[in-house]
Amino acid sequence: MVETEHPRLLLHQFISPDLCKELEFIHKSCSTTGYRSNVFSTTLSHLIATNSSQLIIPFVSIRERLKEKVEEFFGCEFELFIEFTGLISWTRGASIGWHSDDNRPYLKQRHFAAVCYLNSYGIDFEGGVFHFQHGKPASVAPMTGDVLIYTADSRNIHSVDEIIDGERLTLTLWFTRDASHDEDAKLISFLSSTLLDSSDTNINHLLPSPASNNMYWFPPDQASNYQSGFDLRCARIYIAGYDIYCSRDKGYSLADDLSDSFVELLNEPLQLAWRNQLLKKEFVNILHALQVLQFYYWKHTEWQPSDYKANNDDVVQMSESLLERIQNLKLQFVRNYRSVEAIFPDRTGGRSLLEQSIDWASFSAANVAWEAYTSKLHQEILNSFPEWKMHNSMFSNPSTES
Ligand SMILES: O=C(O)CCC(=O)C(=O)O
Ligand SMILES: [Fe+2]
Repeated sequence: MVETEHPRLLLHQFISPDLCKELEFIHKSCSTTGYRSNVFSTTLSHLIATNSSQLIIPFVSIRERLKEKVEEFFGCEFELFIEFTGLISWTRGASIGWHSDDNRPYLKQRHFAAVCYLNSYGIDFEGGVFHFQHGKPASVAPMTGDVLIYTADSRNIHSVDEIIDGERLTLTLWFTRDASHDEDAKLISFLSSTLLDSSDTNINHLLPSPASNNMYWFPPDQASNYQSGFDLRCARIYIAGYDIYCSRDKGYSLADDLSDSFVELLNEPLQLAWRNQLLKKEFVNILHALQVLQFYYWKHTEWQPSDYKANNDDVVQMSESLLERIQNLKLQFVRNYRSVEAIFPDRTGGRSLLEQSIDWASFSAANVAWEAYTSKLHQEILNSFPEWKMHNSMFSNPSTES
């Protein structure tokens, strides 16, 4: 029976470790700077807006399972709509004081919350413990795969401790009884306009296209000039130990103060480098490079280096002047590298990825596998979409999975 004073439910290991990793891959390759400081987010409409609609597929069945669970627990079967779905990560310095989730006039439609923990307290981050002001459990230390469900009203006032270190990642959903706030209807209408001419599953049509540069600039810059802070996408590449080479870079220097035009380079073809090695493969833009790199990190344990013959043709050695260009570009994309290290500290205990040798052969294998993954999901969304549209609802349909 539901405890009526503080109706809430903590489910252990509701989400498989594999799905947690897949959602982490999506967030680390698609997130934007968030609505609050030191918070990053990935919404489903953002995935559609950046030509990555296929990445909605991994969310479909977990959204369904969560909605069923919430309806069953609160006894409101077939009454709820999902109001919001998003991946949200908090980094050092982020926290939230006592609040209920419906505590603003524009949030009154939120009736229930489900917060899914995609990584773990004490392993992936420090701090970030969740507390309820009254009732039990009083505190929840996030653990991978666990889900916390509660009413969005004042019976469940809660807070989250400041993040001390690392990146705390959740899949967060809110549910509503109000059909006018149905997220599915909005997403389906957005998808109708973007999926129309995408029956072509050629990978060239499925490459990500970035949103406006300021959505990736951290901290979001009020004056929208790029004098301080860093580009989130570049930061995630640099902390993994890679460098970025923009072949369209005309070689301006910092003193030219063309910062805005430098970030424009991120929307043009570019290459990845590691120490003095430049990978020949050209990515169409920074998001494309980031998606493949994060895919490599998600899957790299599945590939044995010996499975692939190292191919020297993939890589060129760089000259001193090229290395200097790369360093100058880094100063444009990351105005102060210490601010990156403050937000994304090295949690490998000093065994930084930089110290390891690079295996371009498995990186190239990752690129091939990323293309196959992308095409497969795209086919799945094309197969599902007619039924989603008919029912104005997104649901998994085993018969349409390829
Ligand atoms: O991430 C959590 O544990 C809860 C976050 C929260 O309270 C909120 O986003 O309203
Ligand atoms: Fe909350």
